[in-house]
Amino acid sequence: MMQQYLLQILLSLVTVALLLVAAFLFHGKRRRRQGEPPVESGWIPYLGLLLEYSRDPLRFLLSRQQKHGNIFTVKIAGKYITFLMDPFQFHNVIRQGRQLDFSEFADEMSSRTFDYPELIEATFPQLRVNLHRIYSTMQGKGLDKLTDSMMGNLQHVFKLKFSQATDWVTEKMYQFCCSIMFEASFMTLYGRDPAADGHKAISEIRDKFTKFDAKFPYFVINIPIALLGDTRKTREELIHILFPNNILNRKEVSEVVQARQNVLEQYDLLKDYDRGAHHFAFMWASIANTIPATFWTMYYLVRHPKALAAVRGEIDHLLQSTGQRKEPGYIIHLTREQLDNLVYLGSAVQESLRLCSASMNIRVVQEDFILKLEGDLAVSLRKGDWVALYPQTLHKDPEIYENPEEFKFDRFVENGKEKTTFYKRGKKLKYYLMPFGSGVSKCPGRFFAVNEIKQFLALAVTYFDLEFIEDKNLITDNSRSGLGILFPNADIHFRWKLRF
Ligand code: HEM
Repeated sequence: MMQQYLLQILLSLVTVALLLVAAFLFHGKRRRRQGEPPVESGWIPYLGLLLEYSRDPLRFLLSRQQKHGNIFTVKIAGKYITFLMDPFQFHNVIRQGRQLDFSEFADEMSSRTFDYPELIEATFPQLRVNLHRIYSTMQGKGLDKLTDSMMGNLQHVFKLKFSQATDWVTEKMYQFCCSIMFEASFMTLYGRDPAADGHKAISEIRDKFTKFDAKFPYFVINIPIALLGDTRKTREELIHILFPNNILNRKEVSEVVQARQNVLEQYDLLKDYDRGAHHFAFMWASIANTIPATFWTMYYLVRHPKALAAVRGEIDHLLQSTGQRKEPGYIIHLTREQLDNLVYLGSAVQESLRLCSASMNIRVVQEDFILKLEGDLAVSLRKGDWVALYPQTLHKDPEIYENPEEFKFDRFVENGKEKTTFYKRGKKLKYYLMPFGSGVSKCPGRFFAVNEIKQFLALAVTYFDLEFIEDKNLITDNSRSGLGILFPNADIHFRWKLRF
């Protein structure tokens, strides 16, 4: 009797559990409404198609495009994301301001990742706008100053490296790029601490930064920081380094960082910790993508001797024609215009960005509405969903770029100038290369970023003979897909020797 009673209770519990799972799954799947794109929710509650997507986002999206056409919605990590795959439709999303918002998504993710209070307008009136206004200091004359300062800092760091080298020196290439670019970029933006041994202090900051950055993708998919080991401690240490008082004590701080400091000072509700966290967010944006982008350009150039020779020839010619010498102790000066005119180097940078950038352009739908598209097409979008462009689908499209997996250093050169005309279906494309995002969310540091990478390479190929000492074909590690420049799946040994 007792056994029968227990069995009945057990059966009821199982039935309730099954009903709950069924309700959860049913609730987790949504029905397509009229006018909406085809939708796939996957079968795993909350995660949806996350696992399949993150294994290889490009392949995943292309397979969905084959199945559903150029517009479809998929559920990934709790979000319904509508992807637009036809580049001729991109501008409909990029120019659509009011109903497709960027700041909501970016502010939420950024404040959670870097630990500052959300930019709520009622609490911090005009803060977002004021911070954005400052970005103009990274263009025009401000860009000239940044570029000049970077050139000096790069040479300072390179010379520290080669002052004692008399023969071939073997290093790992990613580490090499990371240490030089981090130190020179950090000094350019945040100046120097007159009371510290700059090189040692910046190396310590770099190590903390690298540790934090390794966990960055977890923030994006909303993994609580408590589950990320000692990331909270590392983040706090980085934020403390950038406390307003610490920045105040530094010399030769850039205009853009000083202007941020001044804006943040105006908001009494921000604590020093919050201000440090805002500085940290900017510091991350200014360095995190530049390092892997520099690495990839160097990697491809050293892999392709013809490309290296063309780029070196172009730089040697410029140095010669401007009466500059290639010898230890000589300070090389390249103006912004001269950097712009290095077309082969510029093309090699663009080609590397094409191959290794996988930034996703995201907008959040503000209300149910119908997005009008080219050719009488239209699609209904739902409030709260995301709309995404995934430029890698452009960058790897064989119709736009012949043999898209191949590095062709002069792909972006035509008649001795930068090539800007690329076609699909016989029609000229407005968007063909998008490593820096689009429209309102376009990277404000893009001109400086390209200059920095060019400067690094101009100096590296001028100073050094470079060669790999292991035969390894690196590929991109996809764990950062959607977030910017992809890392290599491994580091690689190379060696360098002074050319003079
Ligand atoms: C190769 C290097 C770089 C790449 C590929 C890159 C890419 C991007 C992308 C794709 C975005 C938009 C993010 C989004 O849509 O969510 C962005 C934003 C941003 N980038 Fe860059 N970036 C680079 C270098 C830099 C540098 C050197 C700086 C500053 C010195 C910088 C400062 C910023 C800032 C402040 C934002 C946020 C803008 C906002 O407030 O909306 N970036 N970057």
